[in-house]
Amino acid sequence: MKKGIFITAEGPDGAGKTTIMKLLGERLEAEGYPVMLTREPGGIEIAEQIRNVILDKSNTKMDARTEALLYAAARRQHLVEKVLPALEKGLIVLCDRFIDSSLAYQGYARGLGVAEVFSINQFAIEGMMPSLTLYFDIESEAGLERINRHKDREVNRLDLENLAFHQKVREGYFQLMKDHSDRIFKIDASKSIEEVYQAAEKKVKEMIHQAD
Ligand SMILES: Nc1ncnc2c1ncn2[C@@H]1O[C@H](COP(=O)(O)OP(=O)(O)OP(=O)(O)O)[C@@H](O)[C@H]1O
Ligand SMILES: Cc1cn([C@H]2C[C@H](O)[C@@H](COP(=O)(O)O)O2)c(=O)[nH]c1=O
Repeated sequence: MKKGIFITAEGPDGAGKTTIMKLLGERLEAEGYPVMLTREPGGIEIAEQIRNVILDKSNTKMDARTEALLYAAARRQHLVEKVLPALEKGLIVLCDRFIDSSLAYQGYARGLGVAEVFSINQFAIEGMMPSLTLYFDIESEAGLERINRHKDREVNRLDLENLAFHQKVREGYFQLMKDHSDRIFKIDASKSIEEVYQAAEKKVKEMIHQAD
């Protein structure tokens, strides 16, 4: 049986990943593509419970390694319970964040080390990397401004980190793009939603037809 395609979205907070992945899910499905949209941390009950612990604003004592391990644990459960079965069924899995978030946020910005964080994640994912990663790039100030403009969105523990932390996250993604230029595709997320969407759709369709 033909296997599915694993595509992830990455980027700093407020880049617009969720908006664009949702649109991709809706529009590709309307065109008849077999898609499944999901997110990290979360996407299934156990991982959503872990998400609540990680992102709870009152958990100010959380150690950086504990944080990294919790993201990896949520990732493992989500992968085996939802992503792998969908890929087995031949679906195009669109996942809002995956391992690169841990590498950029915990490995680079928190200073745990990209190689160290990759290593604990390797235990969780057993080599299951995405075929394509869309990296939505935006200046940290602009991303945070978008989030703050929409007060109905949850403000989580990571959102409350200072600007310097968010700038380091972006630097981390730049490093990852250099090291994985074959997999990570950069999109200018400062443009309008429709322009960003068109760039993402073009790349995703190229990947789908390459896999045909
Ligand atoms: N291209 C865009 N131009 C202007 N506003 C945008 C654009 N894309 C998304 N937004 C708005 O910015 C806010 C953040 O978008 P979204 O939740 O999709 O970002 P995100 O990258 O998923 O953020 P996070 O990682 O913090 O959850 C939303 O209110 C959304 O409507
Ligand atoms: C998967 C993952 C996520 N994070 C951070 C990134 C965001 O600040 C939050 C998740 O919130 P979102 O609204 O769903 O984007 O968690 C992280 O630090 N490490 C990770 O592995």
